[in-house]
Amino acid sequence: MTIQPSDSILIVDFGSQVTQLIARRVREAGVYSEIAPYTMAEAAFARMKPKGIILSGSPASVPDAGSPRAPQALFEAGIPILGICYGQQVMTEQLGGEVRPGHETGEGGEFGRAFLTVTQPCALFDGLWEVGERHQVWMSHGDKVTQFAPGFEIVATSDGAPFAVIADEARRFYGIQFHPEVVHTPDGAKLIANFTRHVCGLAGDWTMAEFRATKIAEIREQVGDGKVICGLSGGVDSAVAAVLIHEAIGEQLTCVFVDHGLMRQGEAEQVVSLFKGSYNIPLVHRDVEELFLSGLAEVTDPEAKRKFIGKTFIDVFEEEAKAIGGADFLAQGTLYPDVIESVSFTGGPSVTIKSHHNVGGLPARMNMKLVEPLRELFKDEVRELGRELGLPEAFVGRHPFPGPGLAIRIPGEVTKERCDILRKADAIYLEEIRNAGLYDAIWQAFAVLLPVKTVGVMGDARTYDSVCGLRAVTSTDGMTADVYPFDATFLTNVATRIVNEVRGINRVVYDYTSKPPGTIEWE
Ligand SMILES: Nc1ncnc2c1ncn2[C@@H]1O[C@H](COP(=O)(O)OP(=O)(O)OP(=O)(O)O)[C@@H](O)[C@H]1O
Ligand SMILES: O=c1[nH]c(=O)c2[nH+]cn([C@@H]3O[C@H](COP(=O)(O)O)[C@@H](O)[C@H]3O)c2[nH]1
Ligand SMILES: NC(=O)CC[C@H](N)C(=O)O
Ligand SMILES: [Mg+2]
Repeated sequence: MTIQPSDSILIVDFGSQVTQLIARRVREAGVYSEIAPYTMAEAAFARMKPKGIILSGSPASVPDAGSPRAPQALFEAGIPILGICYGQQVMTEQLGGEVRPGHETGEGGEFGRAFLTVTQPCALFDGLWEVGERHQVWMSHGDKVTQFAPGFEIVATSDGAPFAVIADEARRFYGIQFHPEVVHTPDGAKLIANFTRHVCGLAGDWTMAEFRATKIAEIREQVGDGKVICGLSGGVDSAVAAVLIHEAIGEQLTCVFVDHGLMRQGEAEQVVSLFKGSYNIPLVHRDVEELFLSGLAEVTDPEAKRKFIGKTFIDVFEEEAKAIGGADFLAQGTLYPDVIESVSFTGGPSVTIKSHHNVGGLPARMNMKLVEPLRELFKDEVRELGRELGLPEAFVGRHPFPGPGLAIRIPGEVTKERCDILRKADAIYLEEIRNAGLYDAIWQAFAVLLPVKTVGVMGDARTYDSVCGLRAVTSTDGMTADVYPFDATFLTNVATRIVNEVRGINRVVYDYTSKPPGTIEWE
């Protein structure tokens, strides 16, 4: 049995891309929550005895035959329920109301920013929204509720959704058509906090310290007296995972740093000395540059690179497991964004954007079982947990660096020579960022080496060399990102230094694409 606080919220997942954001908002309100796919919600309910339930959105459509339903027992448990988007629609249908598909009403849907007007007081709006006020929310639906279920009334309405918020205060059931969990609903986090605190009566005193205690208990239960190999990259996620697991199982843990020749300048030495200097956890440093670079020769497709790297990481971990007399578990610092971009959380219909090496890039055949204590968290929450665990700021504040390293920053063929060129340019860029005092204001910054040659003139001679792209973004969780707006003098200075100091690059460009529509990495 896993331990968990008795004061909890059960989130029933119908396959929305943003279900994890609901969990995150609940955590931000100081309340413990767990997500269960709708197929397993009844069992989770019996185990957790939650004080409230949230029903997520979904790509499915309630009027479609075979679309998911919540276990009917949840509506008879006498505890508050908040249905979001599909959650509102499915609750309405299951309690006797009506939902019609967009194509039937002929009105189309609402996608993006919308405004609603508050028409009645509601416990969700306490201390936040008054009757008659208009508020911005974020919508994403084609279907709509056309007749609410007995006991409900409308408490807020929008042009496209007359039933934007419906409430049955007697049963404490609430249905909202918009998405309070996304940042584009400015008051969304407060609405969710009103649900957990005012409606469900939870104190909001759950903390990262409790998350730490819960995960330690779970790791002990999962691992028993088995041995664990932990992939340690020097990044914040694996450093936090390693320290947490070490706290749980001590000497049963061995960390392995895979030096694949795709690291940044000086990084391998730094990671090893910083980790060994801070922790008394066994760390194996494997130099496998040749293995990775020879395998990557002539591989140019981004997904093929990622799959090869994912598989080769596992080969190395398995060799190390043998070297310590066998290990049953592989620990990784996998976070939620790695999971959602690679595969669907519930095995449902969300799409693969790119195969993160540690999730979608894993080989089908794996001898070790995964231990991934950070799998539900977002990066900024991992940093908070790192601080809770007392990790040095040098780990906690580091920019993320992808496991496949420079291989996905060199579109086209990856060679040692091209890695060396990129390492030099990247080091100059980061040095200038640090000197300008901008490192902490930027979420991630790096150089890419393009498979494009252009003509230049240097010292009156013609050059014909590669183009270097510079990228810098701000973000809170890596799911969305904005371009960092450097001033032109800064960029000009970096470009001049790179062209002057790095042989093989004669032109520098800056990437002005946000995410979406771009992604942070180029591959
Ligand atoms: N060079 C490496 N050696 C060993 N394990 C690695 C290496 N690179 C990545 N991993 C494993 O893959 C996981 C995912 O990599 P990812 O880059 O997302 O996380 P991270 O490196 O720990 O943190 P950050 O996101 O800050 O870079 C890591 O947590 C780690 O377990
Ligand atoms: O460990 C990792 N393995 C991967 O395969 C991988 N791909 C992208 N990233 C990192 O994830 C964040 C989001 O990146 P994208 O916008 O490029 O998907 C950014 O921080 C990326 O650096 C990875 N990290
Ligand atoms: N975001 C959602 O939950 C959408 C629900 C449903 N698919 C609709 O279009 O209305
Ligand atoms: Mg990393």
